[in-house]
Amino acid sequence: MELPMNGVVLTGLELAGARLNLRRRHAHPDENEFHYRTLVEMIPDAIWISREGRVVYANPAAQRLFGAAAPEHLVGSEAIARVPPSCRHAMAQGVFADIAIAQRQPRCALQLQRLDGSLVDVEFFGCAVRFDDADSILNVAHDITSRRRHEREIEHQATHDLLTGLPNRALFLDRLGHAIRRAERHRGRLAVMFVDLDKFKNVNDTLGHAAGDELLRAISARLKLCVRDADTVARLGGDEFVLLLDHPLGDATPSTIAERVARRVGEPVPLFGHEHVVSGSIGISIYPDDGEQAEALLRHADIAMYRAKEAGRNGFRFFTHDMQSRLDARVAPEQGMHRALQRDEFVLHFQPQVDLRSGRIAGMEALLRWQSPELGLVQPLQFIPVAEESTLIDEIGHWVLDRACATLRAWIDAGVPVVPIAVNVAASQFADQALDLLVRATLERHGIEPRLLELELTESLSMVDPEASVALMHRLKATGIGMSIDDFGTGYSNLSYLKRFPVDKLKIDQSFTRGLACDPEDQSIVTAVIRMAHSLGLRTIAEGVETEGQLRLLAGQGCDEVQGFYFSRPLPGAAMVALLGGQTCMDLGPVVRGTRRRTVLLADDDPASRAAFLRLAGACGYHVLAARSLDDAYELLAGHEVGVVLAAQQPGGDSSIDFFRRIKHMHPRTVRVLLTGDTSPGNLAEAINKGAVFKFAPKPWSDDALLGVLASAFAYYEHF
Ligand SMILES: Nc1nc2c(ncn2[C@@H]2O[C@H](COP(=O)(O)O[C@H]3[C@@H](O)[C@H](n4cnc5c(=O)[nH]c(N)nc54)O[C@@H]3COP(=O)(O)O)[C@@H](O)[C@H]2O)c(=O)[nH]1
Repeated sequence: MELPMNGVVLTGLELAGARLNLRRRHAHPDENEFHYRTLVEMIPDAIWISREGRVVYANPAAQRLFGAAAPEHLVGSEAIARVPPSCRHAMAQGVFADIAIAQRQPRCALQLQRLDGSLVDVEFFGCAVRFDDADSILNVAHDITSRRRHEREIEHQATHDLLTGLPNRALFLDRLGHAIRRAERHRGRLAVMFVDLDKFKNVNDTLGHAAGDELLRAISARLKLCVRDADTVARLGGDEFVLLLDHPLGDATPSTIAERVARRVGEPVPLFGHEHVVSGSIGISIYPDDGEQAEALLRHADIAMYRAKEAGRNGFRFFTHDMQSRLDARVAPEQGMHRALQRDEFVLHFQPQVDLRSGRIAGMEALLRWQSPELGLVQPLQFIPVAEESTLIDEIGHWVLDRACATLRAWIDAGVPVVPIAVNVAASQFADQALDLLVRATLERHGIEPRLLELELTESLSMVDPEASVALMHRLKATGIGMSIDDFGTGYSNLSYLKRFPVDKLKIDQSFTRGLACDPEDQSIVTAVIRMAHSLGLRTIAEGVETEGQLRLLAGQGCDEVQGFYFSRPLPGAAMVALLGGQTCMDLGPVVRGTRRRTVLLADDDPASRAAFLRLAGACGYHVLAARSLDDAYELLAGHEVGVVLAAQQPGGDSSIDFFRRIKHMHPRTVRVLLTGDTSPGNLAEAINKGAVFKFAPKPWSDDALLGVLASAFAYYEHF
């Protein structure tokens, strides 16, 4: 047997790299034969020798490689049968032709066929040898199945998306490039379809990333069902998918496929026990009309997708060259805002909202500013409208909501006496039916009580789809937050819906406030809005209050709260903290001077309570009288026009009840408030029956609660 060897090294394919027809010079021929056979049979690589197309020898490794019962079972079989048809040409050309020409002993990677028909990857070497004194072919194969599997895995990872298993951007562009060349040759057409899920970020934010991943997997499976096997569905990243429709014709026009995609994407997806509905915005570009290069077609489909989003989402648009020009004009400011979000250049300012009865800061509105390194402090009217034209407003809106709650958390932790914060909600944010989940998740993330958050919704946005708005508002209300209708009076809302909106407040638009002092029509509108709100059980807040006159008129109409430069411009966080920490009430002097003075009388024999009450109510603009005894209280009532009287209930006695019974006859308009340590139903019922008490306040009291009681008692006094 003549085998290739160099006399020393005979491992694996190195055997195949040895020189041919070498013999050990000094050994006996039989001894050589024995050694060589032993070596060949021990070698882990498959070796078989063929002659005239038939196998004449196979070693045990070949038996294992081909799955034969014994090496002899391979002998006599057709050698080429072990090479699958797809590799025969390469083998014949690459291996035998080379050997015949140059004795170069090349290697090649190919697949061999096992006896059971399965394929095995090998590195193959073949060359001409003398065997049994006849010209033969030596075949050596090294099993590289596991290496190839590993290589294929690496290749797959580099070209596919890990989460969905779909081709990634690189593979998509590669396939698109090939498809373009094919289409070029055959004058064909193809379509690129960009699919972006609407509001996908909300799913991650509200239901968590595991739910987001599940949704993406479900959508990718559905997209594959929308196209033919020859087409490609890829995921570019995030919630962006792209489809390559090769030669779309007949029933499969891009429009019909886009409709199919929109329908499939919109079917409910079960996510951890709940059905979730998403929609997709789709942009389409066509080869060759919209571009002749892969990158251009993809970019144009992306632009068209943005137009679909702007047009209200959940639809599709074909690219037009006009879209490109509009985009160019808009891209600069949009890019600036993108960067602003990334670089954290947005800041919130805060404007106090003042209770008109007590002067207390009852809330604050969070107002966005852009602290641009290049442009300085940019006001929202300069960038919010641009953001509203794109999806950026949603990201910005999320940022504002998150930052408002984070700010409250920081202030609470620092011991600042916080008040509810009002956040503006843009129309497109409100179009997202999962807004309630986002709000809930944000509150929870920062550990904020829902009563400390208010959403300002504009009248027009709530009317886009009134039924859906009502449903969403109820879900928002159920979270425990407050809600107001902003810019009230500027839209054309259907008033019958207003009573179905579970809002707490109407915010009178500043255009009406501006005209209050000089325009009778504005005055009538403000009066009507305040009356209507009150009759629906809603509070009112007027924005844009700048002058004493406006303040006095609003107070006279019974407006509940005001916001405007008269009290304070929007303030940076630190200044707002100082305002909240430094004083509980704003100066309502002109209101008090211009309207009736609010006189309150406290009858309490406890000097500490009297002193605390004088401080609290005095600081809020009330004219405060304090009596040590009920006899003193009668004297004071006789000498002043007292709107509200508070009397502390004595333990075990009902002298204060008797006091109230008497003054009910002597001063019927004066509102009576009982301060009591016994708030049991029995005691309160007796006080009502005997003393005609209007309200109760617990004693000891909390400042906020007592000021609230005072405000509503005076509202009653002034109304009747
Ligand atoms: N979607 C979001 N919109 C926002 C956000 N932050 C602000 N905005 C909206 O931008 C518009 C302009 O806001 P801004 O320049 O901050 O103006 C507010 C106040 O500064 C201004 N104001 C308050 N008092 C007075 C006053 O006495 N005079 C006067 N001329 N202007 C005053 O009014 C604006 C408050 O508006 P409103 O929200 O309607 O209460 C404005 O439409 C903002 O809504 C945001 O985060 N998201």
